Amino acid sequence: MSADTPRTADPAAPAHDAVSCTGLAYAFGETNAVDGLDLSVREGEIFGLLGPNGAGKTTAIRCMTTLLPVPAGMVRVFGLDASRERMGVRRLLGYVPQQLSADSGLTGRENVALFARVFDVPRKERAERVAQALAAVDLADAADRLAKTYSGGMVRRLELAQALVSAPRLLILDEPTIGLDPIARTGVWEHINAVRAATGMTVLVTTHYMDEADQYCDRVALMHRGRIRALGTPDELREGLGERRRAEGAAQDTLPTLEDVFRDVAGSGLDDQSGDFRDVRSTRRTAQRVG
Ligand SMILES: Nc1ncnc2c1ncn2[C@@H]1O[C@H](COP(=O)(O)OP(=O)(O)OP(=O)(O)O)[C@@H](O)[C@H]1O
Repeated sequence: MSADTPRTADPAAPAHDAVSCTGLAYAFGETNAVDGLDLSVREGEIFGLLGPNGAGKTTAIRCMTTLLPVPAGMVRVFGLDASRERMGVRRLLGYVPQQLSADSGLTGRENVALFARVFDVPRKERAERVAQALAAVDLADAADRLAKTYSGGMVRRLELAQALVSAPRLLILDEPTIGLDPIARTGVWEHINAVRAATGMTVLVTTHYMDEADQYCDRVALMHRGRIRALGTPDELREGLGERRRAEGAAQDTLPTLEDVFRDVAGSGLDDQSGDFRDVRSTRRTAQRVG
């Protein structure tokens, strides 16, 4: 197509990306936590934002959720400007932060009901929507137990139910499986997947776990020192590195992993102040019971 050929809009294409960041920058004093981030999350996909400690993932997400201002660049959520239309953006999304957000002294049902009230779920629909959200994460049988009796995996699923009760178009999860054992991690992902399949909701998730991203995300972005260093489907990224290595004549018995891809794009910088993928210094301890 020549530069002059008029483009016809694809009627099947969504009008807006779920999230679009252009030149997003955010600094804490001298620290450029996010440093010119360009990123688009397409409607309906599970998108993984990966990176080591301190890469800037949480800061970027907090700008997208309007919890932090957007001092430089632009953030749009389904076309709404996160700086100017904060309430509109908030209504479109469910957010599960890294920090525990469930109240240990309330039952699972009461915790979800609280979110239903805060997010203005109509009073008449509330009981049913709360029950649906709990059932979607397999907590119907435990709904009337205090959250402090839940295991770490159950707490994480409860937080997922809290975020789902308002039927968000975009679900943002900040390290949803950190601190969980492998079985609980799989459980959280299976519930995310099932809800996405049932609702078509877009999911943006941050994680240190490259294996999870490889298995569950449609596309991933590798973030390092405030910027995106690589972007694509997990297969594209792994095959791209494999091809490059073959072209360079490097011997390889197996296809590179996503971790190999990240080491390749971020280089030795990964091993200094940024920490390693699994160097989880986060104070959050989901594996422990709340309370
Ligand atoms: N409230 C704050 N005050 C000062 N510096 C901060 C603050 N929050 C984050 N930073 C710094 O900003 C940079 C990016 O941090 P951020 O938490 O966004 O990274 P991250 O990729 O989410 O890391 P993690 O995986 O450990 O959660 C880091 O250098 C961090 O030390």
